[in-house]
Amino acid sequence: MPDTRKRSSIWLQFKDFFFVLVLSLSQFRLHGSTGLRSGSQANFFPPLEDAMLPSGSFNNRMALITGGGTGLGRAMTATLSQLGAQCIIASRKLDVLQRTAEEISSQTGNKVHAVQCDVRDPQAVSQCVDQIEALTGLPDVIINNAAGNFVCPSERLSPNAWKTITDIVLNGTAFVTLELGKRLIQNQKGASFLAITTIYAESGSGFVVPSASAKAGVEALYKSLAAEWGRYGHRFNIIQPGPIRTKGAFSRLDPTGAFEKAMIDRIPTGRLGTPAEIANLAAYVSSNYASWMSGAVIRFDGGEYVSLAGEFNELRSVTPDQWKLLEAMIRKTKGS
Ligand SMILES: CCCCC/C=C\C/C=C\C/C=C\C=C\C(=O)SCCNC(=O)CCNC(=O)[C@H](O)C(C)(C)COP(=O)(O)OP(=O)(O)OC[C@H]1O[C@@H](n2cnc3c(N)ncnc32)[C@H](O)[C@@H]1OP(=O)(O)O
Ligand SMILES: NC(=O)C1=CN([C@@H]2O[C@H](COP(=O)(O)OP(=O)(O)OC[C@H]3O[C@@H](n4cnc5c(N)ncnc54)[C@H](OP(=O)(O)O)[C@@H]3O)[C@@H](O)[C@H]2O)C=CC1
Repeated sequence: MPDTRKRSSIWLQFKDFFFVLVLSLSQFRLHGSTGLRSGSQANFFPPLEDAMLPSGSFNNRMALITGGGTGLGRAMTATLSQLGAQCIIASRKLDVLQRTAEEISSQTGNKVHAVQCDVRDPQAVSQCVDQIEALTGLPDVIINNAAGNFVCPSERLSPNAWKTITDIVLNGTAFVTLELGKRLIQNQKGASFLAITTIYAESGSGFVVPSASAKAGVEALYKSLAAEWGRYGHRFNIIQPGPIRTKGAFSRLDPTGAFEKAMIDRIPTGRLGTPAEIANLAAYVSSNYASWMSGAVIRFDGGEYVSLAGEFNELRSVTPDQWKLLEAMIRKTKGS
């Protein structure tokens, strides 16, 4: 490599390192000033990892989980399979799906099928549903979990970046839901539909604008269909997860790891969620124990949303001694 290129490549690596260092130090400063050591309250909220519903709750039921090969979708598949469901997992990477399917089947003894499908392509979705009908018949449970996302200042987004995320999240969910919905209606078969969105679907969020817009669209889609398709025996619900460590999410939303501590600090339960916890909730919502639940939007975030929203929540960092002073000052005030 010529000297000038070698030098500029070393400089680039140094700049990356420096950037991460500055981010880490700014986090250290941020947390050094808080009164209560962050995260200690997590001891009050230990995550339970076992399947919550009675065994056999999903016997003779078929469940489709999009994006079921990895992360949260994989955990939901494992729980449903453990509870007796025959699962179908669908996404783009067939090798990943097949590996997951084999691992879960061998643990639970219940068949997991892997079907390749890019949810952005309505024709591929239709062929995927043909394949599902041939394998298991139409599903009783549909979990729209597949998604794409990355952090990016909006002024840096290309039209194709916008289209890619909104196609996967909003159009993909719509294509899967409409294709299955129409066939279920034709066959007079009821079903539970669940969409996995996110807490910022409600608030919006900078730096993930295509995802926020598309997830908000998914919520409108599911609430609308809950009203319209109850007459066909279909329920529609939404889970908004807070942060749960998965490679897919964390590598694209916090690539340096610099924001994780700040994130945990603002969660009142003092920790991230776990895949098994959301899998239990998804199983409950999709089960007959929740047959009266439709149109629900369930926030599952350890309290992060309200923590971010409340104007005075930063006062958590005021120490008892500081409170004594503050209270004295406030009590001294007379009149307006
Ligand atoms: C305050 C700090 C907070 C820290 C947060 C930490 C943790 C998380 C907490 C909460 C999470 C909340 C919500 C999470 C929501 C999620 O959805 S997470 C799930 C994430 N999983 C995935 O994204 C998996 C699938 N993703 C992918 O396959 C790819 O990432 C992609 C979505 C890009 C799709 O792949 P592909 O179809 O191959 O697309 P391309 O690579 O061809 O790209 C298409 C266009 O997009 C542009 N692009 C790609 N990456 C970026 C980027 N990083 N920045 C800007 N633009 C990007 C690419 O250039 C293409 O556009 P052009 O053709 O070049 O114009
Ligand atoms: N982890 C977290 O903290 C949070 C996650 N969520 C949501 O949870 C869900 C799961 O995310 P998580 O498990 O973390 O991340 P993952 O990246 O592990 O999961 C995303 C899945 O979507 C699939 N997928 C992506 N694009 C397509 C496509 N075009 N067609 C079909 N499948 C596709 C991927 O499979 P493949 O690459 O094979 O196509 C992958 O299995 C998502 O809806 C996400 O928005 C919400 C809030 C917080």
